[in-house]
Amino acid sequence: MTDDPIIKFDKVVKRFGDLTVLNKLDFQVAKGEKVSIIGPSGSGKSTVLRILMTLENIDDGVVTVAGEPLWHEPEPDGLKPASEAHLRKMRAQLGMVFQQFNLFPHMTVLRNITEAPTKVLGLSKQDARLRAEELLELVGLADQAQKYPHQLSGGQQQRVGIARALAMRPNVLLFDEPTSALDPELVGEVLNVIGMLAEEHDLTMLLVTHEMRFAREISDRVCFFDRGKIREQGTPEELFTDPSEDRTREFLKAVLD
Ligand SMILES: Nc1ncnc2c1ncn2[C@@H]1O[C@H](COP(=O)(O)OP(=O)(O)OP(=O)(O)O)[C@@H](O)[C@H]1O
Repeated sequence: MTDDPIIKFDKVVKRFGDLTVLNKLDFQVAKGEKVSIIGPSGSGKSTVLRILMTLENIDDGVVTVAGEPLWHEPEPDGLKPASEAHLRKMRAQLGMVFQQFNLFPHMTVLRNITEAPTKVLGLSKQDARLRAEELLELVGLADQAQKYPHQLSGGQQQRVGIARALAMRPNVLLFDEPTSALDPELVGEVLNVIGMLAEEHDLTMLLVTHEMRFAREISDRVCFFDRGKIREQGTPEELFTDPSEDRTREFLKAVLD
């Protein structure tokens, strides 16, 4: 881990109509850091990830990824809104694992993983296949390559979702409540895979989660979001055992009891 921020939100404002979801948010993630975002429903956690995936635009402020503005392009007298080509280039640095898996239902597991590397990165079919097979091995699904998503359990589908995101070799992996759509008995297998990635790989990881115990285990830093801002942040130890803000304490009491 280095101190260079790979992700930086600088006074970012995001509104939906009259609702201000991000309120001059300042937020940074260092290269290699594993950061969890926790907080009440509607506090803007998923919006942060959706902005990074270029699924939502911003209303004010600047987001940079690896030192380059995400939603803007520099021009001599300042920044102008980014072109589609710029967004595409920037988006390639990030991978996302969605709450609802979002696999292509009509494609096999293997094809779900090889599709973007061949179409977007221009990998040969053979190289994409080798990469997919390695990743399926990594997430414990080497024997499921020829199945279709509906033939898999939710936990297996989510592990394919993780393999698919990794196949693009992103610099940053984003997880949006990756276990919240799963039956309780399937949560563990997905958390195990994410935990293994956090421990054994130099990836930068940003995780929105309701799994407090997991956030505590895998994170270098935990951020408590409240009404579109970081109310408090620190190491898991600091935040979970000795929060300094009443609001954090109330939230943790409500979710941990
Ligand atoms: N496309 C949209 N149009 C209008 N409002 C939206 C849109 N997307 C999100 N919102 C609203 O913005 C607020 C923040 O949403 P966001 O999904 O970031 O919250 P969250 O902290 O991730 O919540 P949760 O834990 O429930 O997923 C919510 O009030 C939500 O209803």
